[in-house]
Amino acid sequence: MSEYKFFKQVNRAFDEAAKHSRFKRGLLDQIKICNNIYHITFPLERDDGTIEVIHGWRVEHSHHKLPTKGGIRFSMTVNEDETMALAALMTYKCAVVDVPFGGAKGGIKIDRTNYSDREIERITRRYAYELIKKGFLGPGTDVPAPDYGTGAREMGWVLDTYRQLKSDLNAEACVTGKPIPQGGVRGRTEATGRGVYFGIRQACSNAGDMKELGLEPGIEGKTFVIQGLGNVGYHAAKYMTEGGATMVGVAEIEGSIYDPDGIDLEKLMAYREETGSIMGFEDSRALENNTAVLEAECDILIPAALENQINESNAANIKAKILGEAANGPTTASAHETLKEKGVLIIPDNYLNAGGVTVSYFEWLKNLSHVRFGRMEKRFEEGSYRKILNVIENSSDRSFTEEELKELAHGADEYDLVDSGLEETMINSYDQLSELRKKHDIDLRTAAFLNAIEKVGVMYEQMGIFP
Ligand SMILES: NC(=O)c1ccc[n+]([C@@H]2O[C@H](COP(=O)([O-])OP(=O)(O)OC[C@H]3O[C@@H](n4cnc5c(N)ncnc54)[C@H](O)[C@@H]3O)[C@@H](O)[C@H]2O)c1
Repeated sequence: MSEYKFFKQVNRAFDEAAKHSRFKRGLLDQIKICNNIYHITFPLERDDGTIEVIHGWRVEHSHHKLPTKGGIRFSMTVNEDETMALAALMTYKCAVVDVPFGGAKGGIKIDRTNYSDREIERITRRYAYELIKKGFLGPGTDVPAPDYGTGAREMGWVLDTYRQLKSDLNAEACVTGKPIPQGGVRGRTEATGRGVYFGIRQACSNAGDMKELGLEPGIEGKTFVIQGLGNVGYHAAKYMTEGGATMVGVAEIEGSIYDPDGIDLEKLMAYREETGSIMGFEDSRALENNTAVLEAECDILIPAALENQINESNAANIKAKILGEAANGPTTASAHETLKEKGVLIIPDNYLNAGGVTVSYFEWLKNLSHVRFGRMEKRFEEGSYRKILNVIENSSDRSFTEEELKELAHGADEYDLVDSGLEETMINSYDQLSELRKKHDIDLRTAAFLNAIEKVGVMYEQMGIFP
């Protein structure tokens, strides 16, 4: 799929939005360009004693705000172009949801399923070491997070490597998406998928837009298809289902399945865990390959795997009325045009999957302020925490000490704060995009880019040029 040149596609959408902006060409060029690109190679000694060269990248797209922020991806798709595009999307995404970071992204070109846990740890730690050496990692410079193929475990290794090399009081803030005991925040794991749900729910609440699409307002009763049941896809599907939508199709690496009567998400996850595949699940129909389900009958299509999945080969056949871009860059520029002509409502990636970075921001703030989040102390005084404790006690078959209960109540409280912050952010940002869309008669993607260009451009105008 590399023929799509991902960074070029991002810049095409940028240029389309820039037509509506007041900024001059030079300043727009400065916003667009990647400020710092680092291609790292290092040797890995494999468990069997052989040596292999590993390729990794870290790209800081925009230094208009520091630190820069963006995930680390482990995938065979990783290359310089992909990392540049994803870093640029991070800049625009942060601006859209008013999170004060510049954009960055990192990646290592590996198929993680080919490596043991010990090898993955060695790769992660050496990569973190190389970033630290070159000034590409630190609480005030560049702060990574999980992305495709990585999770809390890898972020914990990044933090520990940083700690071994730096004596920094704020070390915990050098990476987000960490395990909770290492300074992570409750709600980060599910944040991107939960944000996807909040964003789609907000779009579906607009009665006028839904009427134009021939749909009823609200999530309830809608059908959806999801591509990728990883961190983002699983959580998006979970909250969509809890919100009253029905999952009718699923694609994973091994293939795709469809069932118009609905597919039970938790049962499917358990089935895949047991058999290693989604194929053959209950009464579902097996489709010919893992992209076929993208063209299946549904109201909402949610790609949550990798880029360029919706392209000229399938865009014209897509039947969904709403495309919720949970993955980064799932739609090529020409597919975007095709879908637009078909009247599909496209909720763009640089807004819809911003829940992860929004909650990462809460985690970073928590680490820098060295406090515990929550209103627990007040609740203890008021005694209202008792309600939470009762729920916990009633739903468990073991008893808890008072201290354990306080810790659990604190967790519920922190989650509550994070979740309400995420919900408010996704709603407010959607409303900003909706307004721009109406004002300029543009689609939501162009509105998201325009929104970001305005915010980043003002920063550059005010900063001036050094020296
Ligand atoms: N993790 C985050 O917080 C986060 C935040 C913002 C955006 N994203 C984006 O969301 C997307 C998914 O990331 P993730 O963190 O969920 O990754 P993940 O590694 O947890 O899950 C990805 C899933 O997609 C599946 N997959 C891969 N190729 C596929 C294909 N061709 N068809 C169907 N399924 C396929 C994989 O098997 C895996 O289950 C990426 O584009 C990522 O950049 C992630």
